[in-house]
Amino acid sequence: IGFSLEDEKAQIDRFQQYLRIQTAHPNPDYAGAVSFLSSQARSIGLKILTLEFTPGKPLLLLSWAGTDPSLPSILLNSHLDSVPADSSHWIHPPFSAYRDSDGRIFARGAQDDKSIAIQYLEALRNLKGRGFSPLRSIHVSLVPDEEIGGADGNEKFVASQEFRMLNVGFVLDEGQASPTDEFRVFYADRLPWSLIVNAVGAPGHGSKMYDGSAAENLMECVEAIVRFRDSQFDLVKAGIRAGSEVISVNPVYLKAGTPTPTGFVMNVQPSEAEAGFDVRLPPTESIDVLRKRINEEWAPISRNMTYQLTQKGPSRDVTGRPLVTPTNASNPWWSVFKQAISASGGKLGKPEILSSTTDARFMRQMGIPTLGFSPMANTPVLLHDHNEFLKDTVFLNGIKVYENLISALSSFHSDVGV
Ligand code: MET
Ligand SMILES: [Zn+2]
Ligand SMILES: [Zn+2]
Repeated sequence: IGFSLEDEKAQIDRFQQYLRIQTAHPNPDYAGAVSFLSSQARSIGLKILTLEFTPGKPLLLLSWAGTDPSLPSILLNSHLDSVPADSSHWIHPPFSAYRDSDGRIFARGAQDDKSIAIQYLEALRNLKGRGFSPLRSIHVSLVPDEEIGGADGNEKFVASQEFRMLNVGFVLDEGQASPTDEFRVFYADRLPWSLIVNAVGAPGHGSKMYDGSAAENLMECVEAIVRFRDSQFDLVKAGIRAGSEVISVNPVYLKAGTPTPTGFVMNVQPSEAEAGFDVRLPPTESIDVLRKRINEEWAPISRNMTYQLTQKGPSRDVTGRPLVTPTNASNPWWSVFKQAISASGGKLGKPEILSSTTDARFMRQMGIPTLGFSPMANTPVLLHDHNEFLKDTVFLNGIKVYENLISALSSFHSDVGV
């Protein structure tokens, strides 16, 4: 069933309204987002529950009861928050949701991931309007703080009694855009760690040559990390591994020296220096390999170096297995998913590991099969980038894709007890 032009205009309009809410860190307007989405849910006829595991950080849970609520349910997840956007680098203001003559809608969150929230809701609206009746209950979770690690958001949600009561059998969460005409689907995320290295050393006159300054120690660390980074990146460049199948260690800040009102003191060698690195690990890789390297090579105690290596979130599920959702016959949801994509006329690429990290890892931690998927084919990958946009036609097609997915998943009769 096609949309009328009226319908399409209204759907795009609601997407733009949501995009105009200032959801960027460090002060996302959660109240505004929850209020807008609640009013949408009310107009669709979904049950609305607002949970607040952390004060000021609401989580919106929308539900449509199935005809057999004893069956495991379907959960559609999207995060409310966005990363910041520096408007000086944007051709249209990042919270304007400006639609240009090519139909491109520019906004922070257009791809990551405010599009899927509205697509879920519009798909549910259309299914309701058509008299569809789900066998399994369908839930939509709109969660805070994904972009800062999810500790006060999805991590608390999956640990809650409210979550357990949902009896979730399968989850869809965000994925990434695809530059080709094949949709991308993700069965795992890389695991996020952060590494902070601290170097100390004797201070000295800026002109003095001596061994063991803090900056020298830190530079040696950085050089060793660059070599490791190159070894990983070479595997990608040679086509041996996908970018998400290697360990990435990328510098995100460097800190040393004595600031002055106009710059830095230029003739004193500092006695302390620090560097921060974003580390991402494929889900089956162990951090121990890296820890050994840091101890021996990157930040050896023999050079008075110290470090903090911290993880955001889990690395294993409740049974001790890696956070990976099977994409084979052992996972009956996988074939339902695949068939629904082809029924909607879409092509699907080979399942991938997501190079970044999402809240999906918390659902996988609970042992729930979870796929990362955002229906954005023929679209450049612009998450966290300047001038993030989504084309109106791609957005509208995504609604159709979710109608197929949601109706297939929620109607799934299983004989294997899932
Ligand atoms: C560090 S947890 C994940 C935050 C964000 N989604 C990212 O991939 O960077
Ligand atoms: Zn995201
Ligand atoms: Zn993001």
